[in-house]
Amino acid sequence: MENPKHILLFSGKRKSGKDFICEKLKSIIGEENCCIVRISGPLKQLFAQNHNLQINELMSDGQYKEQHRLNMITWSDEIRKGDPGYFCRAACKSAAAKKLWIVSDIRRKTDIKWFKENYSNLQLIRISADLEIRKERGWVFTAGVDDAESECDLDDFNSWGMEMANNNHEDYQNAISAILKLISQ
Ligand SMILES: Nc1ncnc2c1ncn2[C@@H]1O[C@H](COP(=O)(O)OP(=O)(O)OP(=O)(O)O)[C@@H](O)[C@H]1O
Repeated sequence: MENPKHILLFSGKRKSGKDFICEKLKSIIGEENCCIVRISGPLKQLFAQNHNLQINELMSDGQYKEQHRLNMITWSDEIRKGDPGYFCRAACKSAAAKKLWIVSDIRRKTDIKWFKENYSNLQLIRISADLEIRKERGWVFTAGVDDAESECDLDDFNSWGMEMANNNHEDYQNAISAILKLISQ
């Protein structure tokens, strides 16, 4: 399969709005040109199979996902210990052949390392939102999740190509414009 021309790697804390921005980008750019790649896709599929759970509920943005998040983190960390690129590789392997991949859930330095080792055309984008805004969007501090490596490993990463706030509609519009400019170059 031919590699995509651009790969956008998105990272951000829970409820910063990563998914929201990725979905909007996809609808603007069009499904014929891009697709969203979720590292959590194969992870959730395998977790659901092994634990006899509903994959659709796990993929959606609701209570069911939150209930199982902690277990999923612990379980997937065990797999990553043996093979840090396991879930990135699985997600890219099943991704559609498009000009642009929008990877919506980069969470670890090992994810970035894996992409850098395997692709050259990467843009690293960090989305942020104020704590109060994240709370309004439903974020509640959860021990074992918000203080885990999956949520904090990239807090001290400082080589983002672009860092964008997403607190309100204006921020969101600015972020989308900046990203579109980035990939038009
Ligand atoms: N700019 C925005 N304007 C309005 N609503 C927003 C905006 N950004 C995000 N939201 C809303 O906030 C909620 C959380 O956003 P989203 O699911 O994209 O966060 P996330 O960073 O992907 O979180 P998680 O890591 O928990 O999956 C969603 O209901 C989304 O619609």
